[in-house]
Amino acid sequence: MKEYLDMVKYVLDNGVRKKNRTGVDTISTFSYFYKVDLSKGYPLLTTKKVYFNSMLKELFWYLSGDEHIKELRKHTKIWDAWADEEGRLETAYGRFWRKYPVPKENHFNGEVWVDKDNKWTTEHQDGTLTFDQIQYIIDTLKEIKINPEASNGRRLIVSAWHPGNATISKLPPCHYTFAFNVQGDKLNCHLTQRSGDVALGIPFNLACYSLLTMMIAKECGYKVGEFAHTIIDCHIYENHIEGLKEQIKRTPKELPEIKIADKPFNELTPEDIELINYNHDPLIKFEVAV
Ligand SMILES: Nc1nc(=O)c2c([nH]1)NC[C@@H]1CN(c3ccc(C(=O)N[C@@H](CCC(=O)O)C(=O)O)cc3)CN21
Ligand SMILES: O=c1ccn([C@H]2C[C@H](O)[C@@H](COP(=O)(O)O)O2)c(=O)[nH]1
Repeated sequence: MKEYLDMVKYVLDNGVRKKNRTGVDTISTFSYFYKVDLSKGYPLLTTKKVYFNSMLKELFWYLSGDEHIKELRKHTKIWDAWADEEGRLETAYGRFWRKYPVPKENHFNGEVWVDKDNKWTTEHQDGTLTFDQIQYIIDTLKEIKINPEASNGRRLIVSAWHPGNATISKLPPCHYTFAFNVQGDKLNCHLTQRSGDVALGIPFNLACYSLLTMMIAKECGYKVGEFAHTIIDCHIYENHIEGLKEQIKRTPKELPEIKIADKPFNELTPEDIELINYNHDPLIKFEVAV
């Protein structure tokens, strides 16, 4: 994928050395943007082997809404370093995608808030009220297909950021908000990421949200459009520089395809997603900075 290799080259050429909490310095740039046309194939990098299956299980973990990795860690170790022995971790992507906390009382005068009777809220046994942002996106995309004047047509936002959680979490969400956008019969998605590890995180994030866009497009009756990605602190860890210099010498191969089983979105499982014709160069090993 040329767009990824261009990003690697840009950060290698322009990155400025910076310290961070991990103890492994990065070369870092501010606000990198690229987009890819999903109708040209599934953007899984071909210039190294990407563990599609780990990424797939990660996406279904997000969609499950689980705040722990008890199921995910049976399939991949990629999140183990941030969880305790019981599989609990403070990073709350899926938890907020599917169960964003809604205050039930003590609203300021004149504010509007959803209540337990709203279509996308759930009142849990302990009385907690939460909002399902993914179902909101799906239902709204279906609605604007029938009625393009529906009021939420340009309000298709999912947020994984809650300051009351993120500012004290051990690892607050990196990809913290995404937006869908319809142009004609095509569905586009824009992801904003506050911090992006070019060698390890970004290939997964790109593959994950591209697949999610394809799944939602199919569910809601759209063609796939573009995936766009803004990375605010876009960085390369110093121990990844050599591997990435090797990777940019490689020539991208034709992109693979994705086949999604004919099932309702909420019934899909990882087994319903098929990766076809994935031809790739050999794995490049990168160590993750914890
Ligand atoms: N420094 C850092 N970079 C990240 O990308 C990252 C974090 N921390 N912390 C939280 C999550 C965890 N993510 C990770 C963690 C590890 C791999 C990784 O080791 N990937 C290898 C092997 C994948 C596998 O074994 O399935 C790779 O080659 O992609 C990828 C993403 C993305 N995130
Ligand atoms: O999905 C992800 C999750 C994490 N990352 C990277 C970005 C950073 O290198 C680290 C997080 O460290 P912070 O100090 O919290 O920024 O993980 C990613 O690229 N993609």
